[in-house]
Order: sequence, then structure tokens, then C-alpha cells
Amino acid sequence: MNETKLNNYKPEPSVAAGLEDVQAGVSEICFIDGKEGRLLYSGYDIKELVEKTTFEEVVYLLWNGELPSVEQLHQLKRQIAEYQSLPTEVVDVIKLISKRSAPMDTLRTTVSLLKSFDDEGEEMTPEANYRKAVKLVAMLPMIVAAIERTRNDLDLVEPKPGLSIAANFLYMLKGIEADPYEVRIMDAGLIMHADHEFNASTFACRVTAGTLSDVYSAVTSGIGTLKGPLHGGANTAVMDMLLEIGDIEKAEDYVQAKLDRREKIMGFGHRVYKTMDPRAEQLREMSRELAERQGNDKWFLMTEKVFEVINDEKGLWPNVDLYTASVYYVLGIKMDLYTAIFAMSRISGWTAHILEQYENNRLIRPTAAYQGPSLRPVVAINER
Ligand SMILES: CC(=O)SCCNC(=O)CCNC(=O)[C@H](O)C(C)(C)COP(=O)(O)OP(=O)(O)OC[C@H]1O[C@@H](n2cnc3c(N)ncnc32)[C@H](O)[C@@H]1OP(=O)(O)O
Ligand SMILES: O=C([O-])CC(=O)C(=O)O
Repeated sequence: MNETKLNNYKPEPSVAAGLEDVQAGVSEICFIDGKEGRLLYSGYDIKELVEKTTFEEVVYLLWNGELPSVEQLHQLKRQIAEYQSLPTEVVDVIKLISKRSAPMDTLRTTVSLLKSFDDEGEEMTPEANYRKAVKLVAMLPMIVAAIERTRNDLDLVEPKPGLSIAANFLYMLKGIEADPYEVRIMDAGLIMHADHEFNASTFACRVTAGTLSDVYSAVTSGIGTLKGPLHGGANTAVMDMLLEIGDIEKAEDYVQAKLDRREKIMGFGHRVYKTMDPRAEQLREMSRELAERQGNDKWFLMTEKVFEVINDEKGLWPNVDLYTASVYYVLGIKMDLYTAIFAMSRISGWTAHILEQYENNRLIRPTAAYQGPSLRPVVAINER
């Protein structure tokens, strides 16, 4: 750009704030109809996947574009079992930091560290990258359980051969096998959080992978991005809010006061859905059922009240994080683990997108509409 042009430079008026509605790439993994409130993984409706499949089948689907045969599923499960082991050095680091860091920070550091203990860490063949994806799916539940146990000075619990990812996670977390109903709820939660097109954390993974950096680096970017309360961190923030409200009688005034201060109510609103998030719909039913079963409907009913008020006032709809909070709370899971559990599921979608990015890569590098000062001379420091 010559000097005259730079002096007269005016930014393009067409910038989409937050990249809203910008199609930033092509993908075959996930489709969202934001108007109708539908979510498909590789053409399969999320509701049907929750009813008829397991998280392991969905992981296979996201990576391969097809649901597995019985043999393919067995093979994947064998591979996951083979990689269910954390290097002792990695466990030592978890022990060192889990008491002083947020679980998402410990998870991010741990995933980053795993790269140093992967013998094929630098290998970039599709086969090696696929194996890294399997390793991460196998290890994330172990890391999340290890975070909880080490910060409470409890011994780690080894995964039990033959248990599903959902069942093993609850087992490693609590030290006893969960009942099949709770396992089913956890499994359904993992299916529903597995992928969501070009959400912020997946996009971060793809940007990193797009430089041809490695899988661990790309996933580390994703974890850091998921942590924020406008994204995955909202599930913990919802439970904080419910506890702060404390009593259903206070819910309406609480929400109203927040809206008056123009503050956001966590668990509502979405960049793509303009109606109820289909995952929230399913989680709402699960939360209702779980509340009845456990004889503890306080949090479900309070969530319903907040929904009623904010929907009447602002026309906003729940997103996936809203009912996740009351479901995990009633399952007895510590609140600050909710986002890490989200990551334990989303690792499947992140890695699917990273592999897809490598398959047909082009560096992701948009431009900025410059609005800073025009060209000007540098004034020497003693003259400023
Ligand atoms: C897994 C996930 O990531 S799901 C999302 C989880 N995040 C949350 O639940 C946090 C709360 N929600 C939000 O902050 C937003 O709805 C987001 C981040 C999800 C989407 O953001 P955007 O698409 O950028 O919408 P934006 O923040 O511009 O909101 C548009 C309007 O709706 C309002 N709005 C959106 N969400 C909310 C909310 N949760 N509470 C109150 N008002 C809201 C905004 O104040 C804004 O109103 P205005 O036009 O009068 O200023
Ligand atoms: O798609 C988004 O922007 C956020 C979301 O719901 C998810 O990542 O599951």
C-alpha cells in the first residue's frame, strides 16, 4: 500500500462481528439447523443417536463418517482400552497442580504434557494422527478423574476392563461402579456434547491444525477456548447461579435484576440456534426424570422458573449448558468439573475436525479491517 492510499484508507463496512454467519470452511461432520433446532452428526439426528447408540459408536461416527459394525466397534474399544494408561510423570504433574488450579487449567496443561510422552508425537501420518485421537479419547476421562481424586488426596482408581467410557469415568471418579441408570445419563451427556460444527473451541483446534501443528497442540487450543463462560464454562456458571438464587421464590426477582443490569443469564442464548437447542430439550427431560427418581426436584424446578422468566422477558432459549448443570449436580458431580466433562466428550469432535482439517488443509488466516491511525512518522524518544 503506498502512502497516499494508506492515509485515505477506510475499513470495509462488511465485517461480521464475531464472524456471525460466516462460512469459514467446509465440513462433513456436523449439521445444525438453527431455525428449526435440529442437530445432525454425519446425517444422524442427535435425538436418535442418544436413543439408539453409545458414546463409543458416536466417536467412531465422527471420525469415520459411518456408524461402526459390531467388529469395528470392538476394535475401537480394544484400542481405547490399550491406551487407558497415564504416564507416571503426567500423574505427578496432576498431583502437583490439581489443588491449586481450576480443573480446566490442569486438563490443558496435562494434555499439552502428554505430547512429550507420546513416542509418535512428531509423526504426522493419518494413521498416527488417528491413534493420537484414540489416545486422547481414552485418556481424558482418566485425567478428569485423576484431577478430582488427587486434589482430595485419594488414590487413583484404575479403569475396569469391559466398562464403557461413561461407566469407567464414573467408576474412576467415585471408586465404585455407578448404577446403569446413571451410566446411561452420563453416556447420553457425552453423546450430546460430542460435536457442534464450527463452535469456538473446535474452530480454535482447526486454526492450530491448519498451521500443520500437531494434534496435542490443536487440542490444547481447544481446551483453553472451551474454558470461557461464554462457551463451555457456562455449565458451571449456571449451577453457580442456581445456588446463588437458592430458593425458587427468589428466581424471578434475581433474573429480573440481572436483566435490568444488562447482565447475561448463563445457559441461555446461542449464536446459531434461534429456538430451543435440541440438546437442551433432551437434557431437560433427563433432568426432570432424574429429579423425580432421586426425589430432588429443587434444581430442576428452579431452572424451569428461570427459563420461564427469561423466555417471557427476552425471548431467549436454553442452550446445552442450562440443564447439564442440574443433571450433573443431582448425579453428585463437583461443579467445577462440568466443563472438563464437556471436554472429555468434545475431544471426539475436536479430533474429528483436526483430522478433517489435515485431510484437506489450507492455512486459516483471515484479515482485519484496520481502524487504527493512518501512516505517521516515528518521533524519536527524546522528542516525544
Ligand atoms: C456450549 C456453548 O457454548 S452454548 C453457549 C454457552 N454460553 C452461555 O450460556 C453464556 C450466555 N449466553 C451468551 O453470552 C450468548 O447468548 C452467546 C455467547 C452464547 C451467543 O452470543 P452472540 O451470538 O454474540 O449474541 P449476543 O451476546 O450478541 O446477544 C444478542 C442479544 O441477546 C442478548 N443475550 C444473549 N444471550 C443472553 C443471555 N444469556 N442473557 C441475557 N441476554 C442475552 C444480548 O444481551 C444481546 O442483546 P442486545 O441486542 O439487546 O444487546
Ligand atoms: O456451537 C456453539 O457455538 C456452542 C455450542 O453449542 C457447542 O459448542 O456445543
